[in-house]
Amino acid sequence: MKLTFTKMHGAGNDFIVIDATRTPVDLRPDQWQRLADRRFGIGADQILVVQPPSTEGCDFRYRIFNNDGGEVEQCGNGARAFVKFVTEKGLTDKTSLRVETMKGIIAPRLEADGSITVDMGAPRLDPAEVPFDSAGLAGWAEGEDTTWPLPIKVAGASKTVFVSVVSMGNPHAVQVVENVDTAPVAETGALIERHVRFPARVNAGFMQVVDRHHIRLRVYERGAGETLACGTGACAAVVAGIRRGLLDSPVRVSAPGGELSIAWDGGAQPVLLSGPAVTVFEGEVEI
Ligand SMILES: N[C@H](CCC[C@H](N)C(=O)O)C(=O)O
Repeated sequence: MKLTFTKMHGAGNDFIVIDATRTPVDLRPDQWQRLADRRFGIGADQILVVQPPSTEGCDFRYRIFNNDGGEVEQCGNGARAFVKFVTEKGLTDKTSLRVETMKGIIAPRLEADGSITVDMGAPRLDPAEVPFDSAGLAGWAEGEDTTWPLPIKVAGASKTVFVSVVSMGNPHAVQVVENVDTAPVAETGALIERHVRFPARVNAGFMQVVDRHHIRLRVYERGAGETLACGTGACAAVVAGIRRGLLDSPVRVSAPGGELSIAWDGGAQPVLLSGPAVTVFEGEVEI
């Protein structure tokens, strides 16, 4: 089967984007994984599949697959690439869209200056929604605030790691570190990703607070390893930082691949994510 695709990135988080609005594209997990493989395939952190909506009042649906072939709920950088893609392909003439993902509806907007802002919805802090198993955590009752640092023992790590647990539709465990450049992202990130308290695994964030309106962030992503930027990870880190009294909205997030901006007014207010989206090349591939 011949597949046309567009290669894109958002602050270095890279994507294969496929237009499935006219012809359905439904591959097996091993086929998605092959497409995303950096040697045997095109190479990408995630694959985004653009489909017609299945919910009244929505303009599109889009599916998200990590490069391990697994389908996931949300992708912040992907949402910006999605908007640029449907605009450039003439699939819409709207600048404000409502888009279904596996877990909720997001509202991306193409700004007059060409930048893209995405209403990522409100953060979810209830352990059951993450999902996060909080059983037996000393002094922390079920359903209490998961954004306060919770102790999780990662096998092999010499110390207990304290993470804030936030869902943006997809799960995040964020910790504060002195310096992201020296943080053990590869080693500890891999351990947290598969920690037993996260039955659906988790994205592991490492946040350095520069000042109350600026953080540096590295994310070891579930199903993809460390990426150059993680949009939902930036949202989760800012939510955790604001709730812990470390940050004030808006917050500039400096990721290894570029800059993102996050705004959140707290509570059930939506988290707004702004940042770049770039088209790199078009291609076609046999799968
Ligand atoms: N690895 C994530 C999905 C991609 C999120 C990230 N690329 C973003 O920009 O939000 C997960 O398994 O939940």
